[in-house]
Amino acid sequence: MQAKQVAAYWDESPCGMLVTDREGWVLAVNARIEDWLGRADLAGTCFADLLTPAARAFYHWHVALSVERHQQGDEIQLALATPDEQTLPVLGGFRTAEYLDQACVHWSLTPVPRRSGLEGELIAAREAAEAALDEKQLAIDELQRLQAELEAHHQELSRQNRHLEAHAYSDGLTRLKNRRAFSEALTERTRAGPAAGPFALALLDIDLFKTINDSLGHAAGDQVLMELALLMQRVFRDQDLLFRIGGEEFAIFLPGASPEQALGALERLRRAVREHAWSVAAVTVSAGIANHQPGDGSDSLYRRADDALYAAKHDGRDRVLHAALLGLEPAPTR
Ligand SMILES: Nc1nc2c(ncn2[C@@H]2O[C@H](COP(=O)(O)OP(=O)(O)OP(=O)(O)O)[C@@H](O)[C@H]2O)c(=O)[nH]1
Repeated sequence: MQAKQVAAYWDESPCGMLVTDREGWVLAVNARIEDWLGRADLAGTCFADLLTPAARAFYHWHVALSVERHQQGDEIQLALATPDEQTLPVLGGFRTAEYLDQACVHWSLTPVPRRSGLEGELIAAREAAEAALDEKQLAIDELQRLQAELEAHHQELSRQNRHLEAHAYSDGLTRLKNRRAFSEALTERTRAGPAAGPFALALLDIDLFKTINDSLGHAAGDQVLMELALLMQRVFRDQDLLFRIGGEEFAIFLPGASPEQALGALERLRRAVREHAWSVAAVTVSAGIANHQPGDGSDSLYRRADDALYAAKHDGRDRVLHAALLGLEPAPTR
């Protein structure tokens, strides 16, 4: 190989090559190292001065000793300090040799950017994965918050619906069920037919209520209505359903009640009304009762109860009459 070819090989080598004396003073470097370090005046400098501070300490404490004791060394991890204050990690190897009668050390330095690059990529990938996890967790938290909000809205809506529904079926003055609730319950109950068991319908009306209104005023009349509702709630059983179906008109469903039992219950109320210590004026009530018959629709059942009420009024008020006693339905068998 010609000297020129050797020189070309020396400069074009992908490795950084340099020659130092035994003390570490640089005798020659190839173009690769000049490129990395951005300077061409390296001959005469100390090899250790080309390294990063950490690599320099490692060189002094370990590598220089190894050079002193051994003829060769490999896989030495060093790092060159490049002019842009970056670090160029290299893997170094050395051979000691004679050069122009001088003991020299031949160094080859191979950059290991791929490794640090890979580490960087791994770190970046890990950070990206962690960020994605954080984002996912945030999205899950947000989803859970929205779900809780939706659930709260749903519950509030259900509460408002229940309230509205209760309102739609309730009489504002007495808090009894209203006429709408009565119509629906009557239709439903008569549709169920005799299979649902016996039941009685009573219609109740305050006697001469107009005179209370006229003489004591509408507020006094309202007071009577409220007191009567409370009295009804005390007298009837829990399973009996109480409705205010008009101004001073009430209806009572008595499930499971025979004509005698229904009559007995309404008589108890009539007496309670007479005996009650009314806050505004003494009051009496009249009532008509009908018991559900096979084939009864809501109209026919209502009509018989209403006829019985009319008869009770006509009979002098403050009384309870059953449709059976008027011959409007079969007399109960004992
Ligand atoms: N205070 C009050 N009065 C009402 C209400 N609704 C209806 N009324 C009154 O109830 C009275 C009903 O009178 P009438 O239908 O003549 O019946 P009555 O005076 O009870 O006579 P009889 O039923 O025949 O015993 C009227 O004066 C209505 O104005 C209400 O919500 N409050």
